[in-house]
Amino acid sequence: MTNILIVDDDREVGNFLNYFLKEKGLNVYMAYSGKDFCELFEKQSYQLALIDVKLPDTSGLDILKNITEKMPACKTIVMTGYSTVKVAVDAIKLGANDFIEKPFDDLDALEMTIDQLLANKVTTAESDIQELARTSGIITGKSDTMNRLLALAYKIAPKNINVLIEGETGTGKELFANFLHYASQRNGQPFIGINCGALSESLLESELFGHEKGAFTGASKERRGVFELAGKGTLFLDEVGEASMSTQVKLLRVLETGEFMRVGGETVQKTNTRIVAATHVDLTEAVKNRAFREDLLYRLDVVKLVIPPLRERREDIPLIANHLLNKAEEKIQLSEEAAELMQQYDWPGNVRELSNVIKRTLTIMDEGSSMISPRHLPVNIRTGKLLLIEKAKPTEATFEEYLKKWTDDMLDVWRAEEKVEMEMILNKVKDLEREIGRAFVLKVLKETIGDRQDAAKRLNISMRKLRYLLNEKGQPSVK
Ligand SMILES: Nc1ncnc2c1ncn2[C@@H]1O[C@H](COP(=O)(O)OP(=O)(O)OP(=O)(O)O)[C@@H](O)[C@H]1O
Repeated sequence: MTNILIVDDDREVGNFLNYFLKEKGLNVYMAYSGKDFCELFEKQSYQLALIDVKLPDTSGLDILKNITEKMPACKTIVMTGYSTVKVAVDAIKLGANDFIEKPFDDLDALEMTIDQLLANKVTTAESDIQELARTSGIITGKSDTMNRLLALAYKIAPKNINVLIEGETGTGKELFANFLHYASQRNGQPFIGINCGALSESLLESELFGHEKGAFTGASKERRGVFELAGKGTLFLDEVGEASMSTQVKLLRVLETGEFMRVGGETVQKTNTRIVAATHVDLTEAVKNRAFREDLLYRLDVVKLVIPPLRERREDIPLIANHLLNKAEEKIQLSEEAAELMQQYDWPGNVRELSNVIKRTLTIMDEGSSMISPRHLPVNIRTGKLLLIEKAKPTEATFEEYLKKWTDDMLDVWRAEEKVEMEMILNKVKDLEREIGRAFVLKVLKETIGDRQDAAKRLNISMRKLRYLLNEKGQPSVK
């Protein structure tokens, strides 16, 4: 028998869920407070818990933590009102499987969520997320932060809430907005993006809300704005922090009432467009500096997705670079050394910069060459690595010091009167061999600006031997 636990102090909601779930043949248990929950939780195991975030004697999030820690197989759904949607996002981060908004206006969706969780369809969701990410153009591999972010975006996408995407320039904010659109029920409707920083105030307002004929000089015909064009789809407001104060007031009105008027118009129009806004600046700071309206930020930032810069997910760099390369020129590959240099670099312009570097590199490749090697990369990327080699490379003074210390130690052993351990002496000789090998490789790598193939050629050794001499496992700094 499937046991369901409902934790909600609102008896009407409780009764409704009780009836709804019993009709489905499920065993339902009701807790109206934290105290009730503790008693019921001790008694038996549950397959699903529906938890209200606001309870009279405890917080729904504490109950959630309790369940995820002590009964990890129990699926969890958090229930929120509009004012507590932000808490729901925290709940997802804490491990809740989903959240639903009260009042429940879409019972089919609620039933589907419950059925899927009870059928353990989590793996379907994972492959769905990967598929949607690919459709939206987002390439990601092992980066935990990105995968968690995609999972969170996937869960909030079908909900009727606005999302704010924060991230440095070129991190893929627009791709995430696309992902949210594709993952929502709005995916059959238009997705329209508009950059609030690229247009003058009057042009932006006319683009957003449309205008009537004769509204301003040059308005020879009436024109629909993106709110009308997007309809029930998604509107992506890029660089929303750049909108003027007057435009911010108009945006706030749409968000509060769902109403707007065309420029020069007198008829109020209704909209049901979902807003996904993006910014590369910290809007909380902008509010402090009075450059952005606090009430508008509150409306836009119901859920915030913060996309990490590329340097905080270096494991994704070769993957994205190879993807961009395949798209542009199928036959050319990235050498291991070039990929390593790219991973060391900080990419202030993020994926957009990476994409530009790939494009530029392809234009300077010699005809017939099929491999991007370090010498093809821009000097700033090569020198990023150089700094690391510089740090790892022993100077002549430290090398000399090492040799002297080694000789002194060996002479001490030679002169000592106690019995000699041959094993210890041979280990010291191995140490010397390793240090000398590594020092010479690093010296030559500096001359070849990090090009390992060239360094191996100059030293007349194989690449395998070069890696062995660098003792890479023990020397992460020169990887
Ligand atoms: N994870 C990714 N995988 C593949 N391509 C990506 C990824 N992230 C970003 N890109 C590419 O990088 C470029 C910049 O992405 P996008 O325009 O979405 O960034 P943005 O954060 O919106 O930039 P801006 O703040 O400058 O508007 C695009 O060409 C996009 O296709």
